[in-house]
Amino acid sequence: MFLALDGVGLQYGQRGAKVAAVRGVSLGLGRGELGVLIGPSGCGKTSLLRAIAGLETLDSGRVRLEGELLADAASGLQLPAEQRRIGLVFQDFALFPHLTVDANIGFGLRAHKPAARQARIHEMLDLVGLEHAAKRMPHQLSGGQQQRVALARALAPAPRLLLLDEPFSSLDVDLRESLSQDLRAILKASGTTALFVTHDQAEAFAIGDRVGVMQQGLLEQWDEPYTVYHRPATRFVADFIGHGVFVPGQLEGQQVRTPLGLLDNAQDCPLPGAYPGGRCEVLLRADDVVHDDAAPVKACIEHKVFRGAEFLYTLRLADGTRLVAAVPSHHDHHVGEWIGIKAQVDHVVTFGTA
Ligand SMILES: Nc1ncnc2c1ncn2[C@@H]1O[C@H](COP(=O)(O)OP(=O)(O)OP(=O)(O)O)[C@@H](O)[C@H]1O
Repeated sequence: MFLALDGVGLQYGQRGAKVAAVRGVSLGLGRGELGVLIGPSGCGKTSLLRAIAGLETLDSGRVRLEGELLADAASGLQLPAEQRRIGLVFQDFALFPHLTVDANIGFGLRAHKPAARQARIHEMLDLVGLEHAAKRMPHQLSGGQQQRVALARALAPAPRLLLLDEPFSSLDVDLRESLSQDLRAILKASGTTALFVTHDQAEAFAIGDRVGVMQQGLLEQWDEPYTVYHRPATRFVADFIGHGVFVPGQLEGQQVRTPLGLLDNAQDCPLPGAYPGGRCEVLLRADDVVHDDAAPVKACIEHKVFRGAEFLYTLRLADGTRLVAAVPSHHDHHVGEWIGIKAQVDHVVTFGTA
């Protein structure tokens, strides 16, 4: 693996005690791959990036880049940050306010000869689509343009790895969405290997070749986005990603009995013997529950949220089971109404009862 973390642990000293911020994290990223870490506030995402960058010392484990050992807790090896050739883009991207865009981008290239430096600056301006803004000052740029300059500045010295910590968090939602697609295109075009931290699931799925979900310092899953969504490895990941609920289930061979009837496609679930009496909990995401007037199962709408293309309905079955359903917004039913629903689940996900 191009980037390989093996059992990385990191602790902070707090009032004499040690508090673990990262616990035994192992992950791999291939050359040119984009990894994204997501998880609730305080789960250790930033700490993990800082450990890779060399800004924190490991308490356990090893970090390797291109086979080179950057840090090893056992031997005490800690390559200084400036020798790792790792680029950083942080939330407060802080361009130098008194320097033009091209001077900002060229800042890390002072060791280059002038002609090579100019050529690289132009290459980077072209990459981020800002050739026309080379002589502008940062305050003359929009937030999104400033963030592109920050990206160009970080990429200019050709880092082996780029670490990005919530770079879009100060931008509005529409801009974030278009920038995350641009970011992926720019990083892919330049063949950059990068690890990106975000709170935003849509951003994680739009950018990542691999997505990691962290909780309380642990990496709960590290997989392709499709797998993280459809085959969550733990109950936490299932709960954290997407909108869903757990309903009681009973495994019967390759089927699971649920309050919405028998579900097929349970062949990837643990065998019924994995749960006492086959009793389990089944993840039903909002997109697994489909509105169908002809369906025999009826549910009462308790709450609804308009999301443009769809409504997110919170539903209650006659037996009290609660569900969520994403329903196309031309089906505008009112709260208190009973509607027909059925389950349409491609990948059945079950866990033991909590
Ligand atoms: N310098 C520090 N000293 C002591 N504790 C710290 C320090 N930095 C972070 N922590 C603690 O370590 C844990 C992980 O913090 P970290 O910033 O890595 O989380 P995060 O997932 O990036 O959070 P957020 O999404 O809110 O930025 C938290 O409990 C935090 O309070």
